[in-house]
Amino acid sequence: MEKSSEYAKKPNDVSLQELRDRLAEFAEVRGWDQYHSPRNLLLALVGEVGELSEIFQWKGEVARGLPNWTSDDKEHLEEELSDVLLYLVRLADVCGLDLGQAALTKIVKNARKYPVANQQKSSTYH
Ligand SMILES: Nc1ccn([C@H]2C[C@H](O)[C@@H](COP(=O)(O)OP(=O)(O)OP(=O)(O)O)O2)c(=O)n1
Repeated sequence: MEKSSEYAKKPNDVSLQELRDRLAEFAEVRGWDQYHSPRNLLLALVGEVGELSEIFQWKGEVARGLPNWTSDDKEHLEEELSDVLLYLVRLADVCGLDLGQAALTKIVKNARKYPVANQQKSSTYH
């Protein structure tokens, strides 16, 4: 049984594994698992990235922390960011990948590709 209010109140140490399991359950109990193919999830993900982009569209540069945004605007942003995250986590899951481990590995690769010493000497920002 789903306990959305209980999950909504959990503290900020949510793991990718928990999201993965919650999404699997969400799809399973609705009979939607069959539709959660890698391609469908990728398209859904791209659609949500589009919705996320719409929030920033035509606003010009936005200050960090979103100081002038209303709470409704911020809530909308939270929702669209979450949709992107959730489809991404689900996509990785149905592909049989460990997204958290993959991301940690990628951070290590990034650090090797962009060493701190080079960053300080170089005027190029990637
Ligand atoms: N087949 C589906 C449909 C939805 N979801 C979940 C993942 C997303 O977090 C959210 C997406 O729901 P909607 O398609 O209703 O998209 P929005 O919430 O963005 O609504 P709208 O497009 O009306 O703004 O629901 C899912 O897992 N599988």
